[in-house]
Amino acid sequence: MTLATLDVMPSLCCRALGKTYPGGKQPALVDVNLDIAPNEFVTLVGASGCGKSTLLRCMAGLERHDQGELRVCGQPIAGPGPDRAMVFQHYSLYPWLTVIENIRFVRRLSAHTRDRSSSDVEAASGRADALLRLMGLDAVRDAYPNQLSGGMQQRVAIARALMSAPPILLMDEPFGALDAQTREVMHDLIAHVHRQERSTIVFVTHDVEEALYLGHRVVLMAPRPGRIDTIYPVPLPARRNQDMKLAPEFLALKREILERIRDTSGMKTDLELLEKLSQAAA
Ligand SMILES: Nc1ncnc2c1ncn2[C@@H]1O[C@H](COP(=O)(O)OP(=O)(O)OP(=O)(O)O)[C@@H](O)[C@H]1O
Repeated sequence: MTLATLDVMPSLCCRALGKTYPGGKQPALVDVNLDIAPNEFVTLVGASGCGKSTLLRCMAGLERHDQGELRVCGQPIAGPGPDRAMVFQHYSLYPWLTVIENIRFVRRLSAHTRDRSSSDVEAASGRADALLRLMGLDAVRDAYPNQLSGGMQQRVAIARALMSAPPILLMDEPFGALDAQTREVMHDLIAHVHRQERSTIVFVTHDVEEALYLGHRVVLMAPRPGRIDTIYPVPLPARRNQDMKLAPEFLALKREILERIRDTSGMKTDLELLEKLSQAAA
């Protein structure tokens, strides 16, 4: 999907985006061009070091790009903002606060920095309760983070990120630390959240199956220098179910993307070298 095919303003727009870290031998990002439509779910995959997290952090306003343009809803990104929330692999919950207190924490902070009426506070409280329900956390409302499994803790972190109803959710390997079964549940949960909240989601992962199951498009990045290699539209209905992972078109695309990651990462050469060495040793 390019800007030309979007009849609405993109949520996020990267034009010839580039970034080199101080002292970096290679740019972390070069010539990144990407438009992300409102309510789109885009996944970023690629070999280690191809710039996935850097791109996400630039979108979050946590890193400054040094070339090109990066806009959120048409406005240049100058830093973090209430229109974007970020979820990391490690849940970073406040251990001394309960689940509901963790979810409300952002609102409590902003209540100290802005004038708030009692109806604001009531609305925030209703939003926190709605998010508890959405994330299936009702039963653990008053529990502390150390009483919860990793999957539950990540649900709390996502609910907290959603508290201020950000139009854009940026997720950096959010399920990377979870076991396979919990990840599957989280996949269906985040797809449900995406439908309910109508958020735009950019999601970084190492897992191609996860990228295909969740994404409307999979953006494959390549390293040295970090860049976009290929953008794959996912040929599945918007509403997914686990059985689709076995569909021939899903498996064929998964294979194609894995192969391309091997090609672009240098991994293939390493594997060929290992094969030659073991043949020589035999
Ligand atoms: N804070 C930093 N300072 C200097 N170089 C950095 C910094 N963060 C990342 N880099 C470099 O920028 C490049 C891209 O890193 P980045 O973490 O964005 O890649 P990635 O695709 O997210 O990697 P991974 O999949 O391993 O998390 C790498 O070469 C990395 O070493």
